Amino acid sequence: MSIEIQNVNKRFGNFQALSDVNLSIKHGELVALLGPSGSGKTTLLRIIAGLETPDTGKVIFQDQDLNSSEVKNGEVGFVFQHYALFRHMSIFENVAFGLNVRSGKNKPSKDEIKERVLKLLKLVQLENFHNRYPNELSGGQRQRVALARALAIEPKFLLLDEPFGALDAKVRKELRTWLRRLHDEIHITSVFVTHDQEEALEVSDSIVILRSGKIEQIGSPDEVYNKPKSPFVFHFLGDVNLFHGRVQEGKAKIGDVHVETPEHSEIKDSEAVAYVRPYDVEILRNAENGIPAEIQYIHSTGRNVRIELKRQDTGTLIESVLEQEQYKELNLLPGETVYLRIRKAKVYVDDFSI
Ligand SMILES: Nc1ncnc2c1ncn2[C@@H]1O[C@H](COP(=O)(O)OP(=O)(O)OP(=O)(O)O)[C@@H](O)[C@H]1O
Repeated sequence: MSIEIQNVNKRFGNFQALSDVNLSIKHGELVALLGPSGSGKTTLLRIIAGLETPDTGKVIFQDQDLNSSEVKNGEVGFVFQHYALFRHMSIFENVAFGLNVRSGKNKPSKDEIKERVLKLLKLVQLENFHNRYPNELSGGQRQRVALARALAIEPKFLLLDEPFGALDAKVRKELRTWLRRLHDEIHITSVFVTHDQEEALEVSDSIVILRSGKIEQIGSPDEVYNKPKSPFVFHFLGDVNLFHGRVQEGKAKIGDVHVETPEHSEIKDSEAVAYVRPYDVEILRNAENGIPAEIQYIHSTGRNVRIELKRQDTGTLIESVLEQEQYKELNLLPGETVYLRIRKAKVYVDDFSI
């Protein structure tokens, strides 16, 4: 099922929670709604679900308006942050719930229900747990049951609100990979809310970045990460250093450091800010065309080493990430003066506020 969101606006009292949201979700796509707290992600998800009505605009499913009563008929599978399984029901009964409560000819036979539930439990790799109760499972396993339960009603689309939010980092990571694989297998149109950039980048086909109720950018993980449309997106998708300077005819000049910015070749001379990821800040021992900086702290984070530096010209703090090998070669120590170069930057000329 494809979902078309057209000119959706939503206010709560005086507060504009969503402004003119337009979004097309293709059939079978896995879409992440990503944004800081309060940016409107859950409101948008609830509008898609029919749990909230937009003030203006509409949501069209496969060319037909879907109202909330149709949602109740089981078009949508939900998974929330807290798995909310029924504690007094076994895992089997939990997954079967949505089918057991059906009535008349909509209710599958006992054997059909059994077959479908066991198939789903196999899909979420919990086939041997059907007799257990929720309190006998780990958080990650419970969340997988919640997903199986949502899928049991064969929804046309799946909505997930921070599905892994309540879990610890390691389990979150495992479930992410697992959700991606599951989606590749069943290809159900899915929308999930997250404020975790890594989760969105790793799992989804397409990311919608929301900021104060407006869509800031829509694109594949690769597009939003490598071609962020605004400083906000750049900042939101990872650690970043800001270097203030000027752009002159396709070159950003930051002190003695020059970075090519062909996209700004028509600009004669303007103030600009270069956004640079920590692993694109190069550290050199020699001074030639580098920005002098003093090493403040060195933290090893396993595979990488994070170096905090202070620019000597402006006093700004800069973060660089090196691979262990590079770090060993450079033989760096806190208190030393080194020189910074920018390997790659995204340069913004006009609106560089975040
Ligand atoms: N029922 C409501 N009544 C009043 N204000 C609301 C209501 N629901 C949401 N809001 C407000 O709308 C804004 C957007 O809320 P929403 O839950 O969509 O944000 P979010 O991006 O999902 O945030 P979070 O990541 O914190 O869950 C928030 O400022 C919130 O306080």
